[in-house]
Formats: sequence, C-alpha cells, structure tokens
Amino acid sequence: MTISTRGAAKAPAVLVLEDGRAFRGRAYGAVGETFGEAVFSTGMTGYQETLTDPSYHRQVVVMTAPHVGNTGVNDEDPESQQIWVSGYVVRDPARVPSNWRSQRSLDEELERQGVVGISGIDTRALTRHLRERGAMRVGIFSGDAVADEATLLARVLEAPEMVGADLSAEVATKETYVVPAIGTKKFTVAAIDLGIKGMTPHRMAERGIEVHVLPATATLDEVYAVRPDGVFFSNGPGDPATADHPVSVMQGVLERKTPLFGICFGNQILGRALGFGTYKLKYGHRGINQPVQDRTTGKVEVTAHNHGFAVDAPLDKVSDTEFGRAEVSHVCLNDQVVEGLQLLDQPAFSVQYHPEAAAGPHDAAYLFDRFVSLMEGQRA
Ligand SMILES: NC(=O)CC[C@H](N)C(=O)O
Repeated sequence: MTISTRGAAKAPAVLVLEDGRAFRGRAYGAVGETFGEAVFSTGMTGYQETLTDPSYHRQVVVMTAPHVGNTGVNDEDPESQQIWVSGYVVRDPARVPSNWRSQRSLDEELERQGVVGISGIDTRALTRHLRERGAMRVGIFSGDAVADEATLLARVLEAPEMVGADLSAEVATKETYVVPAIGTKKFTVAAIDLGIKGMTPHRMAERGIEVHVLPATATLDEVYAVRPDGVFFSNGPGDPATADHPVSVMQGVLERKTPLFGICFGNQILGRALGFGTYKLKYGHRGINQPVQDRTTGKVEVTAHNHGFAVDAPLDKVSDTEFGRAEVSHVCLNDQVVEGLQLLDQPAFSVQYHPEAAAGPHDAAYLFDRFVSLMEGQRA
C-alpha cells in the first residue's frame, strides 16, 4: 500500500474571519481562495452528504469532528451532482482512506471539484469563537493567494453576507424532472426545488409517490399542471426573508387546501406564508444529533439539522392565521427553537430539520408517513 503524502506536500494556508481572527494551516483540497459564511457542523459522519447538500451554498463548513475523510469518497452517497460548500475546514484529514466503498480520497475530490479548504488548524478554538461571536464571513487563502492579514481581511469584508441572500435559483434544477414511485404508484407530488437533496424524493418514492421536481421559479399553474395529490417545499440555501416567490406559491397551495409538507427552508416558507417572521440564529444548528420534541406525541427524536435561520412563532399558544389555526408542532430541546409547524384546520405541516437524512439518524422518517396520511385523508 502506498501511504499518501499529499497532506504533507500541501501549500501553507490561512483562514481569516471578518472580525480579524486568523488561523494558519495547510491547504486541503484545491489551492486558491474562497469566501463564505463560517459555520460549524458537529456531525461525526456523513461528510459526503454535508458537502453535497445545496443548502450549504456560500458557506464555509468547519468540522468539529477532528478526523475527517477516513472513509474516502464514493459516487453513491452525494445528495446532489456537486459539492456546494464554498470552503471546508478540518483539523486532521485522513492520510489513508479506508472503506470498501471508497473510490478516492476526500482531498482529491475537493481538489477535483475546485473546492478550497484548510487543514491543520485548531477547529475547537475556531468553533468556540463562532459560538461566542456568531456565524460570520470568512476567507481561506492558500498558495499564491496568501498575503498579509490586513489585505486578506479587507477582501473578506468585501464578500456578501448571508442575511439578505437569495440563493435558491442558483442551486435548483432549471428543468422539471420526475422521480418515479418505487413499486405501485399511489400518489403524485409536486416538489418545489429550492435546493433539494437527492434523498428527499427517494424517501417519497419508497412510499409509492411519483415526485415531479419543479424549479424554484415554478408558478402555481405549473404546480397544478402535474395534478398533485400533495405539494412539497424543499430545503435550500440563503435567507428565507428573500423567498417571496415560493411564499406566494405556497399561499396559493394553502388556499386550495392541497396536502402540503415542507422541510427546512420549506418550514421557514410555511412560517412566512402564515404571517410569522424569520430571524437569524447566532450560530445555527448543524449536525446529526440534535434533540427535537414532537409536541403532538411528546416523543423526543434525535435529528439531523442544517439551518442558520428560524421561524419566530409563539410556542405556548395556537395562532390564528389567514389559513386557520396554526401551532408549533416541534421544538429543539437544546434551545427551544421552533422546529416544526402544523395547521389545525387543513392538511399542512413542515419541519425545520431533516427526516430524509441519508447519513442518519432516521428517527424522524415517520414524517414522510404523515405526509402520506394527509394525502390518503384527502382521498377518503
Ligand atoms: N437546510 C436548509 O433548508 C436551510 C434553510 C436556510 N437557508 C437556513 O440556513 O436556515
């Protein structure tokens, strides 16, 4: 076996936060420069699913797990056609990937896709900094891009902020495509792609749903042209306060009382469609072990998260909205953030986290069955 020396051969690199704090390490993946919002993920597995989740577009992901890349990269696990993170930060990359499914190393894959990363920095110190000061803009510079810190800081300060970013159209499909039902087809769902992960239509297909995945720009007429039994709004990058078009399409779906399900960005859009606000969390929830309570059953589930914004809805009362009574159905037990909404007078609900999570945990998979029940109820 050849022990790779790639990591050792890599160029010096520096990570500069917008408040001036800097960390020095070595290049990881592509050499060059990149910018984004610095966020940390606490997942110890599932790095391929993280990297290819379109919701991470324009974010530089800091892995709190110290050892990343151990199982290499395969062509089966990605959630989309490409890596979407704008940069990647790891403490100690695996020098030798080891897994029967591995086809190449993570370092090679990042390089192949032109994703600039940095390794060998104190990711604990960086994470604590982000936890105390909040998510902020960052730049990673390696090779010829390295310059004095004042120059690099000025470049970071020129990069766009996440607040106010309207990004769904940049990551969503341009053309409608269909994911066929597995086995007997029972339902048709129109899924609005705001940055959808591949596993989401798959989880529906497993339940006999034929999924028509529509571009983010789809109109209400285009949604109803597929004659849907249910409408789904996906996860996606950016600030939900900018998502005016999907909000108005969703309001049209709610007026028609078609069964509706939303995940993550889709939950924020339901919040807005009902008249609630959204706000930016200090540093967000990203990882695969977040405790959420389903208040409709009292059960606690361990769940996968990736959100930097949240819905501002009252936890302690039923709200009267334009579309009838609504309540907070799920809440995060770490910080009481709203993690789900449901309407009481019509078949619509959403969650802020990821029941489709390919890398697990799968505690929340029942939510897809809930969506099926709503569509069954409509037919009865
Ligand atoms: N995964 C998502 O859909 C994220 C939604 C939104 N971009 C947020 O950060 O909160």
